[in-house]
Amino acid sequence: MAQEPFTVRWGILATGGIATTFAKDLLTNPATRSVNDVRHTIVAAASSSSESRAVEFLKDVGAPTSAKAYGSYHALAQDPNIDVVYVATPHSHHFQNAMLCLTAGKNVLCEKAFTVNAAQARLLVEKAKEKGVFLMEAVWTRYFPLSVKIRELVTSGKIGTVVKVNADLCINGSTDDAEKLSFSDKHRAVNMDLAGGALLDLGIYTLTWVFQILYLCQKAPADGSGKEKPKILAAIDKYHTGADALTSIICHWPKQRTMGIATSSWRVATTPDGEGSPAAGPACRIQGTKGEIQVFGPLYRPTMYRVIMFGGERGVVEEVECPIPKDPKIPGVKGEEELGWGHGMFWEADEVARCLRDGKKQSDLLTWEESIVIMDAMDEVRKQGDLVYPQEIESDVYDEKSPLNGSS
Ligand SMILES: NC(=O)C1=CN([C@@H]2O[C@H](COP(=O)(O)OP(=O)(O)OC[C@H]3O[C@@H](n4cnc5c(N)ncnc54)[C@H](OP(=O)(O)O)[C@@H]3O)[C@@H](O)[C@H]2O)C=CC1
Ligand SMILES: O=C1OC[C@@H](O)[C@H](O)[C@H]1O
Repeated sequence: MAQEPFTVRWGILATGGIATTFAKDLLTNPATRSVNDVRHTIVAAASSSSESRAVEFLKDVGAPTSAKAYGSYHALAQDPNIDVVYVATPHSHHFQNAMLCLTAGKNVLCEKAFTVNAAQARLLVEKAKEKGVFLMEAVWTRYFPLSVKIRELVTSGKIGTVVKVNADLCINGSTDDAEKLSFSDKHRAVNMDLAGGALLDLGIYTLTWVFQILYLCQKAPADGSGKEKPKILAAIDKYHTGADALTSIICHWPKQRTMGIATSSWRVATTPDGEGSPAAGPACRIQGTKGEIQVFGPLYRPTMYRVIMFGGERGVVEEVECPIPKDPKIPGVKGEEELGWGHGMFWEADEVARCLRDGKKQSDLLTWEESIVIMDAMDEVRKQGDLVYPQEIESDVYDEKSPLNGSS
């Protein structure tokens, strides 16, 4: 007899844009993506502004009517029916909010960028270890079947030895006024109080592509000394708010003799003609000694890759479309309701479910160690670019009563 799928009961902390998208993905039928070993339900949501906002959120995403609405993050963290909390606040809040939940003994999936700095990330990991709970940074792209396939191609040696990865993620917020972006200065993209800027918001994805190829796929030495970590060379150009609007990073692994170049900006576009079109060329090039893999679409949600070989097999040998499956029973985005819903965040949720089912405290595809190495790299980029956030959000002192945790 077929086994019942393992069901995860989610609590959603915050009710903004990505919380809505993620929650709707949780409620899609896993069979629409050919998954039948795990499934998800939402048992609670919390808003720092009011209980009524949480009620409205639960209704909007189509959560079961039994789901509880809380007007405080503290109350959510204490709910005994929640298996895992999804933290969906701005970067500035991740450390305090995730710590609130871990301290209460909750498993946590925390949005990217994991924290403001590496010291905060290390403390979250220590707390997860102390409490014996699961913790993962929500870099959804790593769990796309497209990413899994590309990592397989790289480790199989298909394109020879990978020497260089170029990854670009730019979203055009420019206006006719060269000094002004289209966002308000208060928007989390550029607001220093919310740890805004291209690096923490977009650069985390370009670094994800560099790291999932040149670090995750790196063979660890037999002497147990661990994988080589990169040296960082970076340049930052700031917006008038103080946040970075244009950031370039070179990650150099001298012993591997590899480099990753990661660029991100709010002032130009990687895909100027729209998300789905390949006309602008690849957003990521993974260059090996025998060929290369090109990734198309915005690097947080790529939907196509191409394998191009040199020598005997010369030319494009594979072009693979990887559409995001949709659940026809859940209305799609406004104006395209009939197309159904599916954004691609369900794959990371499935990974969380499998880790919880199997008693794992971290994901093999984004370990605590790798999240910290990436945060260390981002600290170094900010150091070289002289980008420091306000003390309240750079602080690594956990305070349950911090304003960042809202009122209790
Ligand atoms: N994986 C992905 O594709 C994406 C990830 N993200 C990440 O998700 C996180 C949230 O982004 P997004 O949903 O776009 O942001 P929003 O501004 O849409 O939502 C953030 C939510 O956080 C809560 N919040 C608490 N305090 C504050 C505050 N001082 N200012 C603003 N919001 C506050 C609010 O919910 P409430 O009042 O109900 O508590 C708010 O709705 C970020 O870390 C971002 O990097 C964002 C977009 C895409
Ligand atoms: O994670 C993200 O991906 C998409 C972007 O639009 C957004 O700013 C960012 O937070």
